[in-house]
Amino acid sequence: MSGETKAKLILQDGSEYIGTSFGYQESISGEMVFNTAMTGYPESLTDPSYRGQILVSTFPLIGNYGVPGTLQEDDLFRFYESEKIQVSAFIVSDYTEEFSHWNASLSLGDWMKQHKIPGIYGVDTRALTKKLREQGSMLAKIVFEGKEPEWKDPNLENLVAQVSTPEKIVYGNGKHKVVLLDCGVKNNIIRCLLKRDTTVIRVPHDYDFTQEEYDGLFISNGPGDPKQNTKAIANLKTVFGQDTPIMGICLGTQLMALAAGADTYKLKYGHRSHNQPVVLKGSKRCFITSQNHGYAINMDTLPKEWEPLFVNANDGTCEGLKHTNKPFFASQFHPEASSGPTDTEFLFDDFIKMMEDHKGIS
Ligand SMILES: NC(=O)CC[C@H](N)C(=O)O
Repeated sequence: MSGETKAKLILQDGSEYIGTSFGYQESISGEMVFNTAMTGYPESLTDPSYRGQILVSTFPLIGNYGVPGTLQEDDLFRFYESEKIQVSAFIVSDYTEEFSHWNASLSLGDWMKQHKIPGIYGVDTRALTKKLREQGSMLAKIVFEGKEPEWKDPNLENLVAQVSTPEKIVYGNGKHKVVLLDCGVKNNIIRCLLKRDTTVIRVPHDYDFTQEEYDGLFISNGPGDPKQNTKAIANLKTVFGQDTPIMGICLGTQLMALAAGADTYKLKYGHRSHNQPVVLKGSKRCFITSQNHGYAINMDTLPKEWEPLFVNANDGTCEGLKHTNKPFFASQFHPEASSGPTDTEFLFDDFIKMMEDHKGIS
């Protein structure tokens, strides 16, 4: 094809690949991670937990169902997980500019150009993924002619501050008042709460919620190293002294673990897919879950009043936590899915039930 622009992908281990641009043309650096989901690129690309990361899709053909438009519902984009593309770049094996889907409004390439996000195709994504699985996550650069950026490790930055709401926003008018600590919340978490008769008060990541009155506290997902979030961890320590229900998802789970006194560590290459099996502790029930995380909780460091709630059936890592006698629990996976299987959405019902029980007894 004439008019094609090539770009170089350079990995931290010195290896180089040549791809063809289908997005915005700008040289960037970030942490390269892979996702094995077969669908859901609009949701993944707008998930704030991917902030600073160069995403590789192992599914070989991307772009064929285009990208949905900016329809709003409950003051949120109905088909996106946040208001913009959050990844630093997207790498795919084969890209198609031609698309067909009932709610598509533009091509993936045009959307990425609008949001100034580079994308390359024609790269052996299978080889890249095998390399990440063997050597672990690594930094990478996408370089367009002439301009080579510095290496950038996003995990050294406070990424949560970049994606959290700058001000308080209230959604809905339901009977359960939920304060949502926004560390980079996915829209579908808010939708899942609103569906269940809640008023959601979304507050910034460093907001002092310790003096607020609410029926339940929700700690969201978010990007980067959980240990960067010192204010949120300190505030959680304070509310652990009370017994108002708390639910966390992904980064929220890690923050609750850190506040409880446990430790987190970086996984070799993380869990990013739609088919992560998690077993409910004390049972043989296995749920298939949607995941996107690079860090994990060291279960051996949990204090005695906390226990694992789910464990990953592939690698035995911690997939959730619960307090032994207070209504505090969290999942490392995404019960709100979006994209991915919705089998664990009942965890939101459990949270509502905890709030009802708590109000009933207080
Ligand atoms: N989805 C998330 O909340 C991710 C949490 C954290 N940033 C991690 O990578 O482990």
